[in-house]
Amino acid sequence: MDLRACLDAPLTLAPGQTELLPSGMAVHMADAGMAATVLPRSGLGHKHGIVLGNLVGLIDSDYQGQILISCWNRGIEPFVINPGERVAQLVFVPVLRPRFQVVDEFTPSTRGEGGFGHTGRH
Ligand SMILES: O=c1ccn([C@H]2C[C@H](O)[C@@H](COP(=O)(O)OP(=O)(O)OP(=O)(O)O)O2)c(=O)[nH]1
Repeated sequence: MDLRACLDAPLTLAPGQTELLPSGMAVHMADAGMAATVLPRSGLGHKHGIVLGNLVGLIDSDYQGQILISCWNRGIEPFVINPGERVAQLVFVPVLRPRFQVVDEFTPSTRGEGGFGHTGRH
């Protein structure tokens, strides 16, 4: 779902500037097994350097306020955001709530503790 900049007038983001933009939208999921993520738009990020100041936003299921979009101009040119412009996207995701158990050791797996390139190029 698109998130649009709910602005009265165009807003210029200088290089390096971050602004919290109103989306004009609120949702109440009322389901603890769900959340939403605010993600950047690929074109804005790749071509114009407009990404999210928090990289990814998490909208909690019990949040009832307006969804805000942290817009960061990481580029080298000023960028004008127009009222109603699509600046980010909202994606709903399931949330798993595992129950944890403290153990002395894990059941061995093939990978074990190997990570960070353990199975790839050396
Ligand atoms: O891009 C975002 C990220 C968060 N929020 C809202 C919804 C979310 O449920 C709330 C809190 O977000 P988060 O838990 O990530 O923030 P925090 O910095 O940990 O603050 P808090 O103490 O309010 O949880 O802020 C937004 O509107 N946009």
